[in-house]
Order: sequence, then structure tokens, then C-alpha cells
Amino acid sequence: MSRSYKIHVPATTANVGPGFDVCGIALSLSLTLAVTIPAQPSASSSTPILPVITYAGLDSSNVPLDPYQNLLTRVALYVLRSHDIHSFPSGVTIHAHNQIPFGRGLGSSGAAVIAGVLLGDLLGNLKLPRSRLLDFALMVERHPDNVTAALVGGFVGSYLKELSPEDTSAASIPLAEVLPEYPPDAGPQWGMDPPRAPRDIGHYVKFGWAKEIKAIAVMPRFELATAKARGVLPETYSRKDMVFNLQRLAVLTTALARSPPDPDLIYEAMKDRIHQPYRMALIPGLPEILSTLTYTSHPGLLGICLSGAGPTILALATHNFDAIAAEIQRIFKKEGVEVDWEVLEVDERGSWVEEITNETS
Ligand SMILES: Nc1ncnc2c1ncn2[C@@H]1O[C@H](COP(=O)(O)OP(=O)(O)OP(=O)(O)O)[C@@H](O)[C@H]1O
Ligand SMILES: N[C@@H](CCO)C(=O)O
Repeated sequence: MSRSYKIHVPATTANVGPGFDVCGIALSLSLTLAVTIPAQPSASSSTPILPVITYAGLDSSNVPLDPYQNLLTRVALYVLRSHDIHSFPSGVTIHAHNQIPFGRGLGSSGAAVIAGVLLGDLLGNLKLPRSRLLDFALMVERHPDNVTAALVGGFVGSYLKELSPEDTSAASIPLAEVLPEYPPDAGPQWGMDPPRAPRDIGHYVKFGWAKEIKAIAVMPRFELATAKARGVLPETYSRKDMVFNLQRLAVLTTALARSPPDPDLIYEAMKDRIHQPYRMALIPGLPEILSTLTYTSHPGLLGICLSGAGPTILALATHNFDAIAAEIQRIFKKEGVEVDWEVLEVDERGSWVEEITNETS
């Protein structure tokens, strides 16, 4: 019997102002994979056929389709190899439909990593619990905010557990060893087990969310790689700046659940001194956007921040969406940056897998 599934993974915005590497919100854009796994031939029969990957939707034209290079299948193979399964099942087809723009701060890589982990789980028929799926995702993505929100949905806070020295070294294995880009003839490494993923690395809590709050995502038409946007951050911070963020984060996690939302409380609680000030130079218009738009200049606006590592701007609002987006668009345009924008809902469901058909092969 062949097996067919759809894997649905939402986009995410991370940080939400002061919650750098801590908070994430799942949003109503998605990456969907349609997967078919044929009945497997007996071990003695012909050479296995590698997965065939196709894409449609946003940013799909330059994605590598070689399963040893594509992020979805590399992550899936990592999960399989971690369970002593050293190759893909034969004849798998994967069709990705993507609504999440790449490199804009809306969690495209986090969504791909979660989709890859869920794909590995299906290909190996592993039936892993959510906590173990998160372990594998964290071994790849390394910071929990996007992947946790993408997996569990809603507005989420997460931390990484302090690991034993042995687990710490297992979890700090370079990404190139977790996800080697290896062709099948790569020699001895091909058959080796991957680095062990420690258990229960990520822990999270879902916060409440006031239904009337929507997320306006204003997406500049340029990519900013997360690695580059992390590269400009300092190693250490002053106590003053840490306290500034902690005070606001503590208030924000509850303030966004209260109905009706209080703009006076939320606007200040979405300010940040840990990442946004250092990323200003990478995103033309950001300083003016963060200082010009307020809940008094734009009624309906609750708070404004960089989405993830940027360059997308996240404005939380209850109404007046067009005027808020138009003002952000105007400021970007002055800097020569064109944008697209959307009003998004919070996706409380997170990732889910749907079994589609069960035909006889
Ligand atoms: N669906 C996908 N399939 C394959 N590769 C993907 C997919 N989505 C993202 N990627 C890879 O991830 C890269 C973008 O990752 P990056 O972390 O820089 O940005 P992001 O995840 O969109 O932003 P942020 O982490 O700030 O939210 C893309 O350039 C591409 O290489
Ligand atoms: N917390 C991460 C999110 C981006 O993936 C960052 O801001 O670098």
C-alpha cells in the first residue's frame, strides 16, 4: 500500500520585540508538503529511487531539488539516520507549496526544518512524540523561538534546557555534521550514525492571545539571511539593557492575552534593546519606523517591532490596518525599498499532518 500525506507548517514571527530567541507567534501563512510514499519493494529488488521534489509558490525557483541538498530532505534524512535508517524509502514524491517568503524574518527556515522533521517521521514511520520532534528541530535551527511556535502554534515562550556536559557537546556539533551535504558515493561517512540529539532540549509554554489582535507583516522585497543579522549582535550586554528587556517581556506575555488590549501597556512592552538597535544598519528605514508610528499617531496600533531577524516589520493592531501599513510602506519607499504587506491571523493549531489516501500499489 502506498501512503499519502499533507504536512502543514505555519510561518512564524520571532522575538516580538523584547523576547529575543524566546518568543514566537505562528501566523496564517504556510508551507505545505504533499508526500507520497510507495509500498517498498523487497530488499533484493532493483536500485532505490531517490525522492523527487517539486515546488510551487513563493521563492520556489532557486531551491535545490537534489534530496541531498534540499533543506527539507536533509533534515528528514538526519531524523532517519538517527534511527538507523540510512537511506530514503524508494520512489517518494514530495510537492512543496510555499507561502512563506525566504529570508524575510517570517520563519521560512524554521518552517522548513519542522516540515523536514515531520517528513523524516513519516518516511521512517517513527511516530515520534512532539518533544522528540522538537529535539531534532533544535539540533538544526539552534534557537527555539521560530521552530517551537511553528510546531505547537499560537504565541509561545521557550527555553533550552541546561544540558549535561556530554549532551552539551552533542548539541554543539557543527551544523555541517548534523546535516552533511553528502552524495551517496561519499565514502565511509555515508553509513555512519549522525551525532546523537539529546532528549528534551526544548521547553515551552503557550501564552494567551486576544482574538482581536492581528499581525500586519510589512515585507521588504529583499532578503536578509538570519546568519548575517545574528552576526551584527554583540556577545555581551549591559545590565541596564537586560533589565529593560526583561521588564517589558514579563509584561508583554500577559498583556497580549488581555481583552480589550491596552495600547499604552503593549506599545512600550514591545520595545527592545538586545537586537533591534544593532540591526538598524541592515534595514534602511527601521529607526524611523520604530520611532514614528505610535498608538496615538495611528489608532488601532498596539506595538511595532522587527519580525524575527528582519527585514519584515511586525505591527500588532486591532484596526486601521491599511493606514498603519501605508505609513510603514511610505518610510521604506523613501529609502528606496519596495514592500508587500499582509494582515495575518495568529495560527493556534501549529503543524499538523493529514493522511490523504491509501491506495493499493
Ligand atoms: N521551504 C523551503 N525549502 C527549502 N529551503 C528553504 C525553505 N524555506 C527556507 N529555506 C532556506 O532557508 C533560507 C532562509 O533562512 P533564514 O533563516 O535566513 O531566513 P528566515 O527563516 O526566512 O528568517 P527568520 O529566521 O528571521 O524568520 C532560504 O534562503 C533557504 O535556503
Ligand atoms: N531570534 C532569532 C529569530 C530569527 O530566526 C533572531 O532574531 O536572530
